[in-house]
Amino acid sequence: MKTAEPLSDLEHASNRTPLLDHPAPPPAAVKKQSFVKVLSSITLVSVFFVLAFVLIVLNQQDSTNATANSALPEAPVPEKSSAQRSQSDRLTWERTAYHFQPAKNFIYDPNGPLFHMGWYHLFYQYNPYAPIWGNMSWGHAVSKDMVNWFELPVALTPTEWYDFEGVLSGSTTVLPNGQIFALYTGNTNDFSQLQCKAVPVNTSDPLLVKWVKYDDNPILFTPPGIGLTDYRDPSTVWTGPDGKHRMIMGTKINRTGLVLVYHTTDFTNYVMLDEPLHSVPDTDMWECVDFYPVSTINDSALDIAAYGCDIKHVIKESWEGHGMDWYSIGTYDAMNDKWTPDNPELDVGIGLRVDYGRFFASKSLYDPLKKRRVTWGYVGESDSPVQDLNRGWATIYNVARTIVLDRKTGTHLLHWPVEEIESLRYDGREFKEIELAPGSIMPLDIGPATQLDIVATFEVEQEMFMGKSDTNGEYGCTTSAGATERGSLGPFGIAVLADGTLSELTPVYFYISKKTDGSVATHFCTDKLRSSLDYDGERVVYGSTVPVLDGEELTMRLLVDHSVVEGFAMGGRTVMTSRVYPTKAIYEGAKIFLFNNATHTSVKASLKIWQMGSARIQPYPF
Ligand SMILES: OC[C@H]1O[C@@](CO)(OC[C@@]2(O[C@H]3O[C@H](CO)[C@@H](O)[C@H](O)[C@H]3O)O[C@H](CO)[C@@H](O)[C@@H]2O)[C@@H](O)[C@@H]1O
Repeated sequence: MKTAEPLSDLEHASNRTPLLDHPAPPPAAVKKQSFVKVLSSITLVSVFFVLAFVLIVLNQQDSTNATANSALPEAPVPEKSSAQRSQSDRLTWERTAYHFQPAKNFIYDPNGPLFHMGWYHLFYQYNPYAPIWGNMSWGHAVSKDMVNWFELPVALTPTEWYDFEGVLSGSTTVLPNGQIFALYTGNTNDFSQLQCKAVPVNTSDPLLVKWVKYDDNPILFTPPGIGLTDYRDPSTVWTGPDGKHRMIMGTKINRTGLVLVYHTTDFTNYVMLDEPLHSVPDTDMWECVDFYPVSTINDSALDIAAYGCDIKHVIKESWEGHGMDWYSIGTYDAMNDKWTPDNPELDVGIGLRVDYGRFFASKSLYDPLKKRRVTWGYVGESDSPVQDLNRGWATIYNVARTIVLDRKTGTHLLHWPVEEIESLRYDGREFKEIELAPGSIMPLDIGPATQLDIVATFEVEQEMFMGKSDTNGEYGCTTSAGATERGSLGPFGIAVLADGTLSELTPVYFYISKKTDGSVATHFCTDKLRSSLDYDGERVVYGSTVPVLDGEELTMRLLVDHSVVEGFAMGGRTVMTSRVYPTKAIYEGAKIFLFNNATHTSVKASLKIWQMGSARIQPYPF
């Protein structure tokens, strides 16, 4: 067992970081344990055990205190320092290495992913001319593995009166006979939203390079009672058990968000049903609605048309202007085209979010090759828009995530990075059963720390917990003061993209709160309050609760890739994506730390950490 160094000598509650003011000898870093290597030096082992013994004693002394000192400096407003890198270095570093982003300019909603002749196709809202929203077109990229991508020529651009102000979001459909078509929203020359159709010129081209718009566009005009700018993002078309083909679209009436249902017999003419599939008051405009079945009996994903017993249906909507994707699990009655949530308290837009950080406009694909459902959303920038211009690019996509029903809770979906991303892992290191006393922090000696895949398990002293009387049932990540707000049972977790002095850090952590009735809630949070010494428009704490069932250990996975950190708790029950813009914790200045800032509870952490290689994203070599 290894023991973290208690930082009882750390000062806090000062605007300057204690570590900067009082440069203490560097804490003993945990030595790396290669999976294949063993320690060869007996001397090293002896020194280690002596040190470990001293640290255990220190920790024990420390945890007998009523409240150990904070592991993390509390200063919320950092100062500039000479260790900060130049702006140009920083902007270069911010470009991600294994998240999808084109070479330059601006991407937005994922559109119409499809699988065709061995290739995954991703279309996306794209401004080919500038790193800001505008000239919305359908960019196009293909991949064999959802990790490495070839960029193709832009598939659809604004050329006609009905899409002059943008070829907006939509979907593609692959019919059983091999026919393929796209439905998209045209933003007209007077900014009304109409629905349009396009088809690939040659479906025997595996790359589907050329697309052509339908001669009789637009195929749908705004129905009466719907605002001209509240009518967009048509879905994939699917066939119900009655043989009728359906398409859905999101809209709003007053502040009620809803899903319109259309029937079609020829995939070009669509007739709207009188009743919506579902609506929820006060949830405003539903953008980019997604609708798909999930199995209640296994993790095999289902094609959009699947229907019957052992199947639930999910509605996902993107709340206009809020930047949040919401989902709800329920039952679809195809005969009446009605959907009902399993739990009205977890209805669309008021219950569960796909991701509690920066993530929006997601769109899923049923992958017939691997029989899984995969989703992408866009992860926008959160620093100054001026930096978008300076970087020459803006917005990235999350690593593709599989979606399955969490059959243990029955209430949540599990969103998890596709297995292919693991092909980029190398130099794996393992840290076993690291004891973290209350108020302790420990650097992990892993070498470079800007492209990582981290899998961690935390064991909490339960007896300690049950004995404590403090209750903080009102706790919430987003209303808390972040990782410096301390309770008996949290926060504890991993600080990524931290510099050696902790003047910049992004802690991702669990916090367990106890309610007055004795029940317990586990929170999964990301503290962005001190991620950057520079401006961040989102100097906030993200997060939400995550269900932890009896007997389950607390687990998290983090994907760190330069300016993005994706966090997955409990196998993907709660997920959070953050953009971060450190000024010092970059290049070789980036480190990671394990910490336990709880006041009374010790935590044991075990981790596997891999370096991550870079994905290949390049123009297709025609
Ligand atoms: O790219 C259009 C698609 O994006 C979606 C969801 O992300 O709608 C976003 C929306 O707003 C954008 O355009 C605004 C300018 O009109 C701009 O101010 C805003 O920052 C952008 O997000 O795009 C449409 C059309 O402009 C507007 O109604 C939306 O609020 C998706 O619904 C669109 O298909």
